[in-house]
Formats: sequence, C-alpha cells, structure tokens
Amino acid sequence: MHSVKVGCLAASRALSSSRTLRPDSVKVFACCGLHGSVGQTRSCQTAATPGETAVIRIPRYMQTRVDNVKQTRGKFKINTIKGGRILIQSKDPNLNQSVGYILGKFEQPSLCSKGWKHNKSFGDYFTINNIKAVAPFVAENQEDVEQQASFSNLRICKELVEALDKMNITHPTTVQLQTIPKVMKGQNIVCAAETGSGKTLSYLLPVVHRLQADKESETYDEGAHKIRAVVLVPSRELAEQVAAVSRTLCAPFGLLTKTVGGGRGVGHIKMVFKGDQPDILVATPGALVKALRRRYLDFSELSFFVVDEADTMFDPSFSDMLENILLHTNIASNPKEIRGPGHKAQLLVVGATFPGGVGEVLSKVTDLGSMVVIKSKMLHFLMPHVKQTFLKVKGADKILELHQALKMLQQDKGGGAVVVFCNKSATVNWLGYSLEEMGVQHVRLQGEMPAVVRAGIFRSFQKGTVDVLICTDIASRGLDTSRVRLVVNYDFPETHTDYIHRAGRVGRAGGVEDGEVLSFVTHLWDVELVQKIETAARRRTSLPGMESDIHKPKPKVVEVEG
Ligand SMILES: Nc1ncnc2c1ncn2[C@@H]1O[C@H](COP(=O)(O)OP(=O)(O)OP(=O)(O)O)[C@@H](O)[C@H]1O
Repeated sequence: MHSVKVGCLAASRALSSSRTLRPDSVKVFACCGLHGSVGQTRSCQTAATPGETAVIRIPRYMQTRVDNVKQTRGKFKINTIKGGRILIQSKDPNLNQSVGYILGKFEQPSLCSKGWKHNKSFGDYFTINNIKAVAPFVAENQEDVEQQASFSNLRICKELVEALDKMNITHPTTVQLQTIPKVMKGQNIVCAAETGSGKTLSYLLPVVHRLQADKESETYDEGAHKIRAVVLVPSRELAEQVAAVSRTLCAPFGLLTKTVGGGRGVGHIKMVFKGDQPDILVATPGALVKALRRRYLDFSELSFFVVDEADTMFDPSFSDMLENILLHTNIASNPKEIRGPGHKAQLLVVGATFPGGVGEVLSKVTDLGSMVVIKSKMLHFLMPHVKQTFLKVKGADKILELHQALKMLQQDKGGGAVVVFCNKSATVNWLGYSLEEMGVQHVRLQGEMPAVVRAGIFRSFQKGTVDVLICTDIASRGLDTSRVRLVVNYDFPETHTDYIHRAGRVGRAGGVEDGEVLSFVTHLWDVELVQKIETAARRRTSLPGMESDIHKPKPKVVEVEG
C-alpha cells in the first residue's frame, strides 16, 4: 500500500484533539469507514483509545488516481498488440490494439482519448480501422450470393423484380430477407437495421406488390380511389428520395406516388391533393397534419402506414404530430383485419437507431404486443467495414484540417464525394463562405434555408453536379449518399445516435466500398462521447445509450444474420 495523505474536515478536527499516532503509522486521516475491504483499508492506533483499531478508508477517487499513475508508468501495462491487423491505431503505438486481442470482461481498456480533456492533447489522434471489406448486411462473396434467396423467392411479382434488375439490385440484403415476408403476411413490424442496409426497399417492395394485387382484385373500386399507403419521413429531401424509388417501382403498374412537405404554405399542400388522389403518399409530419386538419385527404382506404427514421419521428419535436396523425388512422391489431370491407392499415416502423425511450413513445400510439421486431445483430454497433478517425484539434485549426483532408482525398484516391457535418446552420454558412474563398466548390444544406432555395440542392449533390456537401444533421437521416467517400464531422455530433446516422452516409449497400469518417474533436463534452465510442470499439460492443429491447411488452423478436 502507498503512503497517501488524505484529509477531511472530520479527520482534521479529530487531529486537533489529543490524539497522537505511532511513528510507524501511515499518515492517513480519512473519513472513517467501519466496513472497508482489505484492499481499501488500513489501520492505525490512537492514543485516545489505546488498543482500539480505527479502520480508515481511502476514498475511491484516490484509488483511481493511484491506479492511473500505475498505468501511465507502465508498471502493469497490458500488451494489447498481437500479430496481425490493427483494430485501433493510435499516435502513441503503445495504445494500439490488434484485431486478435479480446479485452477481458473486467479489463479496463487503455484509451487513446483518455487525456483528451487536457490542452496538451491537441494534435493527438486515433483510428478505428475497418476489419471487414464489405458491410455485414450484404453477401461477402459470389458463393454466398448464389446460396441466398432471390427477390422472386420472396414472392415479389416479376414486374418488380425486373424493375430492381434495372437498378442493378439482384439479391436482397439481410434486412430485406427478413422483413419482406413478414410484411407480406400482414404483420405490423418494427424494423431496426443498420444505416444503408436497404430498409427503404424492405417496406416499399411489399407495399407496392400488395397495392397492385389489391388493384387487380374484383372488389377494387376504381371510382372511390383514395390514398392507400402513407410513408412518413422527417425531411423534404428524404420524402423526394423515397418518392423517387416508389415511382420507379410503381411505373409498371401505373400506380401514382405523390409527395407533400412543409415550408411552402397551405396553398402548396392543397395543390398536391387537387386532382387524382395518390396510391402512395410520402409526407413530412407538419404538412400531413395540415392536410388532415383541412380534410384534403381521407384515410378510410388506408392499407399501409409507414414511419421511416423512427428515432427522429418519435423524438419529442415530432411525436405530438405523429400521435395526431395516428389518431386519424385505423391500425390493425392482427393480420386478419387488413383485408375485406372496412379493413385496417398495417403499421411499419423503420429505423437505424432506437435510442432509449422510443419504445415508450411507440407504446402510446400503438399496441406493441401486435408488432414483430426485426432487429439486425449489428444494430447500434460501429460499422466494421468503415475506417473511422478521431482527431483532437483546436477550433481555429479545423478549417485547415478539413482543407487538407479534401486535398488528400483528391490526391490519394482520385477524388470522390464528401459530406461535411456541422451542428448549426450558422456554421454551415460560415464554413461555406470560407471554403469558397479557398476555391472549394460545394453546396450547402441546412434547415433555416427558405424552402425554394433548399429544393433540389441534395438532388444535385446526389447526381454528382458538385462533390462537397456542407450540411447540418438534416442530411444525416435516411439520405442515400452511395457515392460518398468521406464523411467529415466538422463539429462533433452531440449524441451517439447522430454519430451513427452521420457515419452511416458511407459504407452503404451498393455504394463505394472504401468510405471513411473523419471526426474533429474540440470540446470537453465531445471527449466524453469519443471515449465511449473508443471503449465500444475496443470492447466490440454496441454504443451506449441505445435501446436494446426496443419495447415492452415482449414481442416476437427475429434476429437478422450478419
Ligand atoms: N438488395 C440490394 N442490393 C444492392 N443495393 C441495394 C439493395 N437494397 C438497397 N440497395 C441500395 O442501398 C442503398 C441504401 O438503401 P436505403 O437508402 O434503403 O438504406 P437505409 O437502410 O434506408 O439507410 P438509412 O438508415 O440511412 O435510411 C440505396 O442506394 C439502395 O439502392
């Protein structure tokens, strides 16, 4: 044990009394605890009560300090470097961790970011290397592809399979394999799977398939045509994107898809519903609430109600609107209720993250017991196929680091699309002006832009008109950025959920394979999040603060392979 001098008010008062210590006794005057463990206590004799043993406990923070000193001096250093590939690569090679090294259950990882709250740590960095070549939700090689069921095996009609072929989509991803049959059976589902794993098709394919089958049935009344499926998404850009996929799938059958988003006044919303009612409506919550209030649309023939990007939609900023909308819909509680006259709608809830609390809100709007949960094994894990670098950098140096990263991408990889995330709209504007001066061509996307200016910006980036997109989290949810090579967190995200969504703009199914994430870490509060991410990476666990059960009461849970 070490000789540690610890003081507290009670102890010093005791000292000023007539007590004396024997010369060989340790100078520890801490709060007296009577039940200290062997490792935590030491004893001394006092003159006041001769022969009596006083048990003195060393405060826990002091023990931790002592342990830290031991660790930094390397006395009990654990060697986390084995032969083979490196999982965590640090500026200090002693902190590297090999892929082959598995941390013990009670072993504390030595973090590269441990000292990052200190000013001297600026310039420090570490990388979580990609340990897989392809995403866990797609087949790894041709053999696996051939063994896998095809879209036809999932009973998707041949017109849709042909439409997918034209999009170069030949085999379902794991989430599609699990979700499509459940939706076809008429079940309500919660689908929780990684970013970029193809969730959009996992609900759109069975929706379009059934709408077409219903249209062909004898009981279908063309004259009383009403909206039959609603897809609710958090942003106008995502509404446009989902609608574009829906239009491609609906084209062979002549089904109509429309979108409605906010920001352009009620007149614009009214225009959308003038004329033919769409078969599929892709909407943002604000616009849909307005349309329902003014009775521009009728949900009496609704067969599907889809909530995409569930974590955002169940966030307090949207949940009231969502509850309001769900009050207008008649959700089925079992598959028997979805057919025939007076049928009810199937509820499909889809998302890549389910932070704690989502289940609770979900239970307010629907009977959770009726829902089947499809959850991928890697949900809330860091993506194993994407390299992620964290750099401790001063706020003033971030722009130079960004410029350097863009230059390196150009030189080393021959260029590619880049998404730069900022936490505030003002930062997006400021960074845009600064990059303009440096001669970097880009587009900006943030929520405070007028709707007219905002329209089409993301589409132009998606098409490749420009390679750099500077944006807020508005672009982190659901937007398909398959050609993106680099995501830069110019401002570190405020939550793990945001980190997962932002990082999820690379490493997507069918996208470029060598996507990377670079995060600038500046503030003290950033460091705490980084430390949790690094710990999760070293321990190979999911990120903390996420819902693991999704909801109560317990539904049937189907785990997706991969
Ligand atoms: N089976 C498939 N094979 C190859 N590519 C696919 C397949 N399914 C979907 N994709 C493509 O994968 C990309 C990502 O799909 P999608 O946008 O549906 O992902 P997501 O899971 O909804 O992502 P996010 O969580 O970001 O919303 C799209 O470009 C899509 O065309």
